[in-house]
Amino acid sequence: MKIQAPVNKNQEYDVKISDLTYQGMGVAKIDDFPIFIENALPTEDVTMKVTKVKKNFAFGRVVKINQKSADRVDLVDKAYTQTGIAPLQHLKYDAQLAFKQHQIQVDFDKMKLDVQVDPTIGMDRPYKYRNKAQIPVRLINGQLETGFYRKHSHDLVPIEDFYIQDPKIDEAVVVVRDILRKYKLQPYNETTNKGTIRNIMVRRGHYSHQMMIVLITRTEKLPSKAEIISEITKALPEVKSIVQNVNPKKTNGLMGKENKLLAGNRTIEDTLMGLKFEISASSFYQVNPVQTEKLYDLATKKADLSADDIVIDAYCGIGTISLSMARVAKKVYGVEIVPEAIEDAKKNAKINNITNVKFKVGKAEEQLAKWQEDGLKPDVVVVDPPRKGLENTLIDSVVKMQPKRVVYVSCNPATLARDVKLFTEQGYHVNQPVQPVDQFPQTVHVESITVLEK
Ligand SMILES: C[S@@+](CC[C@H](N)C(=O)[O-])C[C@H]1O[C@@H](n2cnc3c(N)ncnc32)[C@H](O)[C@@H]1O
Repeated sequence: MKIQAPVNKNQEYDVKISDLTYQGMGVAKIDDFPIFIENALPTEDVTMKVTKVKKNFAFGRVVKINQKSADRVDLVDKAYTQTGIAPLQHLKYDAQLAFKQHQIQVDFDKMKLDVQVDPTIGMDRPYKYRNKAQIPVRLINGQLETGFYRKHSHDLVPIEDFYIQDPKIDEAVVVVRDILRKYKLQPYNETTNKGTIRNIMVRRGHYSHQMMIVLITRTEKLPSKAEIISEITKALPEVKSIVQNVNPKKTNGLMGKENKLLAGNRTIEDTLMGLKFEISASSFYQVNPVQTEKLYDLATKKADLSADDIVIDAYCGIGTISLSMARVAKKVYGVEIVPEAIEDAKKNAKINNITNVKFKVGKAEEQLAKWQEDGLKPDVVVVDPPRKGLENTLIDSVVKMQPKRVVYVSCNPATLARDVKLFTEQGYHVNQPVQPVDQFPQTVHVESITVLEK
């Protein structure tokens, strides 16, 4: 029997918002039927228009706010609300921090884990923080444009001020855009998989001010290559590295496998926690340098290391956590799947004169099993996985090695709670509150540190 939803597409309804979802959408109910509404905040009365009706819920967007939340920030530039750049920017920053703390608590509660979550550590200036931009390039009204996708679509909204990025990066994107326009580069077309230039990636060292420009192209051939390189170098003196990344595939994935150095160095340098780091185009590097120092300082404190301790840093990237812990511990073993990142990590150990680290390329789940079979007995294991969290086999290997402590740095509370549950079923406990750190202000993402002990 077909369930009849109590709302119809394209019709307007007056509703009161009760809650915020994980993705930052306001929740309202009509006859117990949930509707998720963009840019709506708890306690607000709004007139909303239904945009999609599903079997058990619907989506809507705000047409008019009849009674505003005390936590609402009035937006000056409405372009942001059309895009997914900063989905929480209409919420006051204190309320964003509380929202993130609550999200993590909800995920632990769902797993029936008795875990306390502390208030989120925020930023003094929670804007213009990103040290990296990945900007799509598309053709709009016959002109090459850079900007951000409209929500739930791949239509580009042209934007010059990205609100949460380092302003020098915003400026560089406009400079590169104008050079690409001048040499009549063909923007990528997702429907036909034609055109040359897909994305512009820019990274800028927060302390070093060294900049890397990556031109992500569909084809190996980059028309007017020499002229483009020369103009970028002249216009942007901070640029120390220009790379071409070739991604010929019809895919949403950003970067292809092949990087070609066009000018300058393969890497740029930055400083974090008093250490120098070389970062290459394909390596992971946290996007919020100010908050990263707080996050890793805390992770090191919570690891509670002594000079005899052996540490494993699974998912080590370019060795940021490994090298900062190597200053305290006896030896650190790092593993990471991206070969360029391990190349950077080895170089980073050298330039910082750190010799008590060993880095391996590979899947963490496989390398930890090998280390366990080889009899490695770490005192502390640090895990900082991507959003999908840990493989069960990795958890099994860690448990077999019986470290006294596991420090879990997570960017996804749902997979964190799932994995913590598995550790607690095998004799580990969370004895101290989980600490969220806001790495991504104005967005719904949240980073946190959880300590598991025997
Ligand atoms: C959240 S990042 C953390 C990196 C590093 N700890 C840092 O903060 O710079 C996760 C890292 O895990 C790597 N990765 C993803 N899957 C992996 C796997 N199965 N085994 C090892 N590393 C993996 C990614 O390439 C990325 O560098």
